[in-house]
This record gives sequence, C-alpha cells and structure tokens, in this order.
Amino acid sequence: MASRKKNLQGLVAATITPMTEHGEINLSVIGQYVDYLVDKQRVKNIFVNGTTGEGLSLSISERRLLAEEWVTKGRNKLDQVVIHVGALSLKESQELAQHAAEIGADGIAVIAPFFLKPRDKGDLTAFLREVAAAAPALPFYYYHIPALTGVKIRAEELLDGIQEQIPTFRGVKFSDMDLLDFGQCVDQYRQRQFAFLFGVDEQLLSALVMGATGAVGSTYNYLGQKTNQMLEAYERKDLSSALDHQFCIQRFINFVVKLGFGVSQTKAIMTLVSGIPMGPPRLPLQRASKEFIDKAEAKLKSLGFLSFRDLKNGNLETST
Ligand SMILES: CC(=O)N[C@@H]([C@@H](O)[C@H](O)[C@H](O)CO)[C@@H](O)CC(=O)C(=O)O
Repeated sequence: MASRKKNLQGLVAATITPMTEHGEINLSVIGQYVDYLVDKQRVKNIFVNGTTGEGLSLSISERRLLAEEWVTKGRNKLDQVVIHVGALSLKESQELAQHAAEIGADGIAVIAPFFLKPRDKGDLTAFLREVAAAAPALPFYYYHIPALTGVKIRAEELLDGIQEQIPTFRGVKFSDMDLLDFGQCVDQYRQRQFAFLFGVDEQLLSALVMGATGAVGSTYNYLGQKTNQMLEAYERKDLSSALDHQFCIQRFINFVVKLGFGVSQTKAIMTLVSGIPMGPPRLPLQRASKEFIDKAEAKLKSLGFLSFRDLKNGNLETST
C-alpha cells in the first residue's frame, strides 16, 4: 500500500534542470536552489524531471542522479519531492519508479507514452498500472498534458475506476486548459480524497474555484511568493485581492508568451530572478535570446518581481 502521507497540496515547483555551459547537468547548485524555493518563494514541494526539467531529454542515468540530488538536498527542508518517471519505454519507467522508491521520494508521476500511443483508456491504464506496480509503496499521480503528449484521453474518463486498477493512485496533475474536464474530475472523484493539481499557472484562480487542491507549475520557481499571496487571499475569501494577484501574474505570463515562451525562457527568467545559473537548455531547445532576456527583465522589474537584494552573483546590472 502507498504510504498515507499527507496529500500533496499547495504550490509545487516544476523544477528546472540546471546545466553547465557545456550542457551537462549541474548538480552543484541544487542545494542552493532548494533553499531559494523555501526561503524566497515559500514553495516546499517540487516536481522533478517533468516538462520544465527537460525530463524526456535526459538520459536515464541523469534522471537518477537528479532525483537523488533533489531528494538528498530537500531532506528536512521540503515537504514533498515527486519524481516524474514517465518514459516511452515501460522498462525505463519502471526502473525510474523503483529508483524513486529506493531513494525515498514522496511520490511518482507518469505521462502517457507519446510515440507509440495508447489507443484508449484501457491501454493507458495498463501502462500506468505496470509502472505504479514497480513502486508499490509510493503515491502515484497521472500527469495529464495532452497538448504535449498528443494523448487526448480525457482525465475524467481515465479516473473512472482507476483506484481499482492502481491502488496507489493519489491524483492527477492536470496541465490542460479544459476546465470542464478538470471540474468533472473534482466533481466526480473528490470523495476519494484525490489530489487535483492544476498545471496552467495563468489560470490557477479559476481552477481553485473548480476545486483544485494544489498546483504544479514552472512559474512557481520565481513567482511562488506572489502565487502564495493569491492562494492566501483566496483562502480568506478575499476574491478581489486574489484576482488582483492573478491578473498581475497573467500580465507577466501574457507578456512572455507573446515573445515566445517555453522551457528555455523559463531557465533564463529563473537565472535572472534567483541569481542561480540555470544554464542553457538541451537540444533541440535553443537558448533564450538576449532580446527576450532584456524584455523579460524590464517586465519583471516593472511588476516588482525582481528584488536586487536577493541577487547572489551579480547577473544583473544595478538598477537605477
Ligand atoms: C506546458 C508547460 O510547460 N506547462 C507548465 C506550466 O507551468 C506553464 O509553464 C505555465 O502555465 C505558463 O504557461 C507546467 O504545467 C509543466 C509542468 O508542470 C512540468 O514542468 O512538468
């Protein structure tokens, strides 16, 4: 049986994988990264080797090393470390799941295999069940991200009967804009105490209204503090303040989306805001352009998201 640890809730940062200028994973900054999330962003849960972490662009041994480092450095500091173990190969996914259990991770998540795809719910459930079985003591989350996997099976459909197939099933990480599907997951399965983790940061307030119990996302690396303020306002039923916070977050995301936003740009923004070097992305992704970085920096400053006191290695010029 999966441990009855407290449900994964609140903000979960989808961690970036720091890399050296030569494109190797850079484990040396992970301790600093954990402290930054906890102390500066008030984010105490992480989701490792997912989309933002370029998990599918890493080798299995790199994924193992990263998982180990995050678990080790997060010990006694973070609440939960969830490792994404999805892969195209069932064997690799099972190996990573087993490894996550061995190193003491708090949970695993899996995306749908996206090259030879499951045709229907039955195929997908069968794959997920085999991965979950490799780590029978770990809470299991389905990572629903149809725009990237191309697997369009609705989450609501998948959740029907899933615990009978996967006893360790604990929730869904829902990275899609279909609030009808999300709302119906909550409506039909909340009595099961599942975690409903929303993954579209710019729409989180709407998902909270629908019953989201937490959120996993890339922007919580550097807008965690701001998003926590929104969660607190929502919690005390101050919808007007919650909306102000959401709109402010949207102003930034809308701005960068128009410039072209993805994992490379997330790495550049996190480097700017935290002062911790995230390095370049791995091919086929290309570095964010200087033009993007300059514009993002100006926007961050204008929205008050850059605090110069926090900069550790002088990545930025001094403000005027
Ligand atoms: C497609 C994508 O990368 N979505 C992000 C969001 O956090 C996204 O960056 C944010 O909502 C801005 O659009 C997350 O859902 C991804 C995520 O949680 C992960 O890295 O595994």
